[in-house]
Amino acid sequence: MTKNRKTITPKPLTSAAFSAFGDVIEANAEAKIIEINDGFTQRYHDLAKIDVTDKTGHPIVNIFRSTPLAQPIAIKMMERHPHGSQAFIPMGQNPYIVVVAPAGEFDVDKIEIFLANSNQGVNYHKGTWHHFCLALGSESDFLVIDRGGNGDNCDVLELDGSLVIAEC
Ligand SMILES: NC(=O)N[C@@H](O)C(=O)O
Ligand code: NI
Repeated sequence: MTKNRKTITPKPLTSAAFSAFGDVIEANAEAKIIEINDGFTQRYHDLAKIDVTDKTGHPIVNIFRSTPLAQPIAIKMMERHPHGSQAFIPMGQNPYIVVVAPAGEFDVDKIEIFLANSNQGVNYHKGTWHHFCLALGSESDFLVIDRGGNGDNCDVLELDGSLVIAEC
């Protein structure tokens, strides 16, 4: 039986639109800017809630080297980290796609899809449902800050792939 395929066009990533899911990490006017280093540096201060100490967890810093999936991308999984936040900060110049749904009971109808530019990082708040990292263009490195420690910190859901991301 053919699935009733639904295509969603990613929308631009903004702090306001993403606020239900986490933080957008970017140097913009909304951030608190502190002049430091004799005025030679602008500090965009305290941009994301790194929340990784549940169950004696600790922060870890990683690099994820992601290979783009063939487009159009069908959403076949979502995952969440019940004990910690997870931040992705692009290290290159490629855009990428962010697929999220609110924490709590998963609802496929509440999936939202964003197109992020290379100047924007995202920090998924604890429990936010998300797809794994979706690079665009070419192999892309992301600096990832998330939780190290005991306990199972990754719940994974399989989806039927009927939700498809419009090519971008
Ligand atoms: N599993 C893992 O380390 N990464 C995922 O959590 C992800 O969001 O990419
Ligand atoms: Ni994750």
